[in-house]
Amino acid sequence: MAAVATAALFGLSYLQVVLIAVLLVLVAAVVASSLRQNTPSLPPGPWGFPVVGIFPALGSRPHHAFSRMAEKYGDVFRVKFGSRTVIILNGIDMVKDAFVKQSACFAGRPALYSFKQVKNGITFKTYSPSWVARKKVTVGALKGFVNGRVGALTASAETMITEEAQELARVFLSKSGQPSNPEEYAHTAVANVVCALCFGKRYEHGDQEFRQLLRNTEKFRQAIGAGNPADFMPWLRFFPNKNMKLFKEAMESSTQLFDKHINAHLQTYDPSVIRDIADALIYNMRENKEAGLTDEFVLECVIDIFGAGQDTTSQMLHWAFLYMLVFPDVQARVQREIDGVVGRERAPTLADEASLPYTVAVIQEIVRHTGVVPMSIPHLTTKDTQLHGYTLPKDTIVFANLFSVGHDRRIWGDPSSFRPERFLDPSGTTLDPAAVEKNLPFSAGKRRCPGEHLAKQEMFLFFSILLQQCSFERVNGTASPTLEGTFGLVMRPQPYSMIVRPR
Ligand code: HEM
Repeated sequence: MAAVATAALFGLSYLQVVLIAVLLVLVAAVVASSLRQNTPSLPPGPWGFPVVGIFPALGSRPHHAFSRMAEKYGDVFRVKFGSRTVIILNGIDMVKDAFVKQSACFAGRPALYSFKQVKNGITFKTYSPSWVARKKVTVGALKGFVNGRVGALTASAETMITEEAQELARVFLSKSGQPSNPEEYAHTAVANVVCALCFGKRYEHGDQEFRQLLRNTEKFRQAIGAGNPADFMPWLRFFPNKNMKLFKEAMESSTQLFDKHINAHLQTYDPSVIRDIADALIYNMRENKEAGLTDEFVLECVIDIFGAGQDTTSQMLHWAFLYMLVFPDVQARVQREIDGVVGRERAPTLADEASLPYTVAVIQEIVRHTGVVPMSIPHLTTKDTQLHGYTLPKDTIVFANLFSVGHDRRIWGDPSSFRPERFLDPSGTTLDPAAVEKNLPFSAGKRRCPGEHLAKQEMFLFFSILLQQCSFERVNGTASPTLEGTFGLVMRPQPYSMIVRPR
């Protein structure tokens, strides 16, 4: 009554009073939120819009936007993703100070809405004694299988990758002289390597089950490739979400498919004959009884390895062809090096890697220049944590801008130039390990990618075997394709066509 009386006094209607009251509440909420954002213990950062936070300011290249913000606010700053405060780390020192020097404090994973939909062994699970056991078994199985150090192997990872690289060269050369988009071929070849490595199955290109797997990967990419807004704006979950529907369908379909193969492995497992990564996982899991893992873990872990290991490596290959089209001189120099060291009579092997420093430097430079997994996977602080004088409360989401590590002017001088020589010593004849250490494409600390060793073997064998046999050229009369990728969990080249010719 008092409000109505006051309103009458100022000549306002009842409706106007209500509107003013609502407006005041909104203003108070924004002020309170901005005061919270400026809590002295948190690092500085830009203002976010109410409700949506920083999203509208990020554009189509968030990794570039964050790198620019780092120039203004420093290597650690905070932003709002929807209603959540998120910390962004930039540059190698900041990422290592957090992920390596305080590894356990930054090893959590947020329980994001989309992560909860994924059946997985380690990637989306948060830090806990059970996660530590899972990661130990996974790393042991991957390293053991790739290095031939787990039981008696029936085939080596190197043989499986080499066969697939030879097959890809055959497919490319069968289309010699015709323009083609290499994405699907790279995707098929790498998916086949991962399936062969994980459960010993190689598919023919037209196989129905295999096409289904590839379709599922495409759905995953569409659904969470560039992030799912509903993860940070929970109210969006009440609206129909086509991407989440696709995502769940793909998850169910892949789980069914892998389940069949993993069950067969569990039934026929023999510790004296290790056929593939699934066997290596069973072996390691049973050796590490204290980890307390059940057979279900083998399926969860294979789903993880397939998901994490396929799109990353196949997009790297997809990028590699593109760089060879755009930089024909680099391509010619790689081919000269391979001809001089390996010749044309036999395929390059991992034993040749140390004698092919320029080839390895080119792969390193492609990985650096593309910033292949630009924002890593979100971490979570596991307790209140100090970083460079700031206090990050427990359960704060932290992203590492890995793109900024490979594009830090203070380290690389001219990061935008594509210059493989930066990975060679001054004589230009030996790989410079110190330069390699300055990039972190596989992240760092407890969450570091367990597939790094395998991914490097795949990239070296595919790249060197293909360049030994094929030349990659631009389609006559077309402009040089762009090196500007499409942002996502994994950076992807924009569609392009190339012509392959036999050498
Ligand atoms: C070029 C290839 C690859 C790149 C650039 C890459 C990069 C990464 C990055 C940046 C992360 C996130 C680390 C973090 O959270 O800080 C990651 C995680 C992971 N990667 Fe890779 N990866 C590649 C290939 C592979 C392969 C071949 C496999 C499996 C065989 C694999 C398995 C995994 C798994 C399981 C995780 C989750 C680790 C965890 O949560 O502890 N990756 N990878």
